[in-house]
Formats: sequence, structure tokens, C-alpha cells
Amino acid sequence: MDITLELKKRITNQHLTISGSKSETNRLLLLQALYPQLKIENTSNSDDSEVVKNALFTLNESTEINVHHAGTAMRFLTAYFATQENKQTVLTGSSRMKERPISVLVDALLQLGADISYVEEVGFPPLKIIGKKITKNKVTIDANVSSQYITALMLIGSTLPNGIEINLQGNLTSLSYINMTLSVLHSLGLKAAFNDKIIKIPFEKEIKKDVFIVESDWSSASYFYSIIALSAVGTKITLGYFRQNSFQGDSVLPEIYKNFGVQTTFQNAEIILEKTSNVKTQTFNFELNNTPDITQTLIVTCLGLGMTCNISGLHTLKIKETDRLQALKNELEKFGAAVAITNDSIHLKNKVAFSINPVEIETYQDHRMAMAFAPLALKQPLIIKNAEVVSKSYPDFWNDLKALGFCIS
Ligand SMILES: O=C(O)C1=C[C@@H](OP(=O)(O)O)[C@@H](O)[C@H](O)C1
Ligand SMILES: C=C(OP(=O)(O)O)C(=O)O
Repeated sequence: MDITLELKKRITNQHLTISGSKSETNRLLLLQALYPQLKIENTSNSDDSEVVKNALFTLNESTEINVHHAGTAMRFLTAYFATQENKQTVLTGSSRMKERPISVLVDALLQLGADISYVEEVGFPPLKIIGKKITKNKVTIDANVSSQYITALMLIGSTLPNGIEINLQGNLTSLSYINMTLSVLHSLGLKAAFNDKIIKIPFEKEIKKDVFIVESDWSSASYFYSIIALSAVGTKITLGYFRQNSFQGDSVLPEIYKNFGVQTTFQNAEIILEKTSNVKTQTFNFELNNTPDITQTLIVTCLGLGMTCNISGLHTLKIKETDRLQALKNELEKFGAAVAITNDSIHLKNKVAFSINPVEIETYQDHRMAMAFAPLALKQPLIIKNAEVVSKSYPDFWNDLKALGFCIS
């Protein structure tokens, strides 16, 4: 489904409720399968969370589970099924998933004694997993490719009879997501210590707190930060349910968007975003190794505001839903932008003029390409190709934009 997106009038103060964080939800679903007394509230309605839920809780005659595009599902479920004694599973995914590397995690699980083999290409899904009792507890893993591999080990750690000790090698990437996993474990009363690149988690029979309320998704909130940044001074949106002491790394948004004249007020489990001033700075420099998922949102905000920017720390973007650096370059250039990319950075080098002629945005099966570009409809009409991709993390996205006054046809 391709859509045309325009905004003909000013946004008036609107209230939106965003669904639970997909990252928190997917961690908790896995923990719920391991500790069935756990109750989860405000779960994400994303496709990626549905995939995890079905894999864990729907009785399946077949041994094959397809996780489609969901990276966290692929990685977390690999560790989970490796520990399920007497159960054989083939975990597969979309054609893109079969290009997303998984050998770092598989090698770590093999060190622990797991039985996992590659069904097609070595190093990539699909995987054949024969569940076993895992009694070894020391593992060394490269931390520079994806934090999801480390989270996967952390999620099963407290159910292994001897716990787990994970030694992280090399530079840590997406560290905020490792910290999120630690916070989730701690909030259920599970012990987990992270010091000097070593994570230690002892065996625990039971969790001590059995209700978890998932905070709404800060990555989804980023698109509204961008909309407010591109709006006139005085424009406001209220979003629920968010809190100041979030587990999510993307909760740096209030700090970052101060640079774009957006003020955030925390009030009664909600955030009020308001455009309070026009921006004077011309160039923004960001390091986003810790929060890679807001890269697309930020660079599009800069384009919309007529700023140049340099974003670094992005070596993981090539192995996400698409090669996000190349996809961004392709689409930003359609507006007349000069964009340079390296292995781990992207540079927007000029200011562009917007026009009344629609620009067509390819989305590359990547939800964040569709959602990150959408705010530019404040500047000029857009055609978003395959707009349904948003359901990977935010199925209600287009309805929420309609509620703000965007015209979608
Ligand atoms: O653990 C998680 O929930 C996630 C970790 C990050 O992945 P990487 O660690 O692969 O960068 C992030 O990009 C992804 O959207 C969600
Ligand atoms: C990278 C993402 O997800 P995953 O790696 O879980 O597919 C994302 O949601 O931006």
C-alpha cells in the first residue's frame, strides 16, 4: 500500500497514547515463558512482539517458527529454544533476516554446550536448534556487532542451573539495550551484576516481583519529536505513558530535541512536547552508538529544519532491517541533499528547498524509514511506498498521524 501524505492545516494540541515498548515487551515475554507467574501490562502491539508471543505461547504442530523481520525475536528465541530440553525447533525469518548475522550468538551458545546448526548459509538464519540442559556457565562474546546477542544470553541466564558469566570482548555497541535488560531483570528481583565488561547472573528459581508495567515506546515517540521540531512555535502534543526514569536509551530524546527548540514536560505519566523556539544553530553533531534507532528520525529532522549534521557511531546500521545508511542516502538525495556515508557515519552537507511536488519515499521493508520521513509532510507532500511496514513496531502510526490532522490518501 502506497500513501500520499500531506498536512494542510496546523497541528492543534492532541493527545496520543503510544503502545508499550517493543524492546521491553520482547524481553518480558521471554521471561514470562521462563517464569510463568509473571504478568505484563501495556505490552507492545507491534508485529515483532506478536511474533515472540506466538512462538512462545501458541501451540504449534510444526517445528518451524518464522520470525519474519524481527531481529530481537530471532536472537532471543535462539537462546530460549537452546535451553528447552527435548524440543527441536527450526527458527527462520524473512529473506532479510537470512542476511542478518547470528554467528556471534550461535558461537556463544555452542561454548555453553548448546546444539545448534545452520540450515542454509553458515553464520545466518535459519537455525536448527535441539534444546538441551545447559550446565556450563562461562562464555566469551564479541560485544561490537549487536547487543541483542548479549541480551539473549542474559534472558536465559538466571534459569541455567549454574547461572551465567558473560565476558564481553571489544567495544560495546548499543549499550543502553544491555542496561535495559539489566533493569528489567532487577525489577523482577533477579540478580545481575555488570562490572568491567563481565556480566554475572546467578540461578534463581523464582522471580520476586511478578507484575511489570511496560513503559510506552520512546523510539515511536521520536517521530512526534520530529513533527514538533518542524512545526510552528507554540505547537504541542501530549503522549502517554512515559516516565522520567526510563529503562529505554531512546529516552535521551528530550535532551537531544532541546537543540531543535522542543521542550518536554513530564506530567502524570505523560510527556507534553512543545515547540518553544526557532533554532539558530546550523550544524548538529551526534554520536549515536548507544541509541542507533533514532538515527533516521534525527537526520530527517535536520533536513526539515535546514540544518547540516554529522552522525557517528553507526556501524550497526548496515545489518538492521535494511542497510539504513545507504537507504537514508538514497532517500535524502531525492530532496536535493548532499549526503556522504562511511562505514559508521552519515553526513548531511547542505540545506534543501522544499517544493509542492510530492517526493516518493522507498521504505526498504524498514518501518523506521517510513516513520522517520513522515514528518517531512509538514514541508511538502510525500508518497510513502509500502506504508504498511510501520506495523513492525507501530501498527497505529498512520491513524495517529490522521488524528493530528495529516491527510492520508
Ligand atoms: O535489544 C533490543 O531490543 C534492541 C537492540 C538494538 O539492536 P543492536 O544491539 O543490534 O544495535 C536496537 O537497534 C533494536 O531495535 C532493539
Ligand atoms: C533494529 C530494529 O529491530 P530488530 O533489530 O529487532 O529487527 C528496530 O526496531 O529498529
